[in-house]
Amino acid sequence: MNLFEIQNLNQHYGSFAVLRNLSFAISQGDMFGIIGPNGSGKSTLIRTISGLQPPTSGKVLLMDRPLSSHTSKELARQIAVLEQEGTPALPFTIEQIVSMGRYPWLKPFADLGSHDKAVVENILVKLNLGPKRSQKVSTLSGGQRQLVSLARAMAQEPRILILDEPTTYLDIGHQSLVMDHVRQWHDELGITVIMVLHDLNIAAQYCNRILLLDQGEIVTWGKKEDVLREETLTQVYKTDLVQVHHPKLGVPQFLLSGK
Ligand SMILES: Nc1ncnc2c1ncn2[C@@H]1O[C@H](COP(=O)(O)OP(=O)(O)OP(=O)(O)O)[C@@H](O)[C@H]1O
Repeated sequence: MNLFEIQNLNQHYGSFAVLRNLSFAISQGDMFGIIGPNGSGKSTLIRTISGLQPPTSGKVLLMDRPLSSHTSKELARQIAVLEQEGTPALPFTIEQIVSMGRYPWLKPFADLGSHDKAVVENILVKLNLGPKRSQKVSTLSGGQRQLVSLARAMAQEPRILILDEPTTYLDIGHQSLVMDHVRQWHDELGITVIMVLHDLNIAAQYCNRILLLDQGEIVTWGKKEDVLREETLTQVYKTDLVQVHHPKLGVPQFLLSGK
């Protein structure tokens, strides 16, 4: 079943066409990657499909209904978005920030109930944030704040998790931690994950479908094996790449040719 259907989507900033005539679909349960060079429109695309930015023209359908016909509360219960900037350096504790993920499920001005507290606790423990729960977010590093943002997004218990560059500030250990948790949540809870990724090798390891954007247009989209090809990527990223086979996972991986 198509969860999202995007039809002839255009997005303009003034007279500048950032996204041009995009049509594609995201199925329920996809781990859907969006890749492309800097400035190709990836963040604009996910802002549009998460309802943060209405399209200039074209349609974004969520479960066969225009995105704009869903109430903001409905969207907040369905979709959690982790934007590129992550959590700003706020004077709240980690636990307070993660608890904010429960707001779409609470009555106005109500406190967290026992289920809400259990959800928050479970996530703090899973992401190894438990011992630091009382630390102010303003005292954390960029990478630690990114983990807190992910924890808050998961506390929302969304059906759809949208991530803009979730591994940007993370070392390889934390990259694996975050991506493995996202995959585990996907596998266990059946959530659909849509993520912008710069790292083609992470995209190959974690996504089933990928969309490749260049200058606001779709170059190709579909099964990862069909999209992640040496010739296509070398052309789009304007650098020579060498495609190899991951010896354990059997997925394509890409090395810089090192001229
Ligand atoms: N608010 C805005 N006003 C005007 N132009 C914008 C705005 N936001 C983005 N753009 C432009 O739209 C284009 C696409 O930006 P976007 O951030 O969507 O690309 P991206 O693929 O996510 O880039 P990156 O990989 O560098 O994060 C860029 O040329 C950018 O300068």
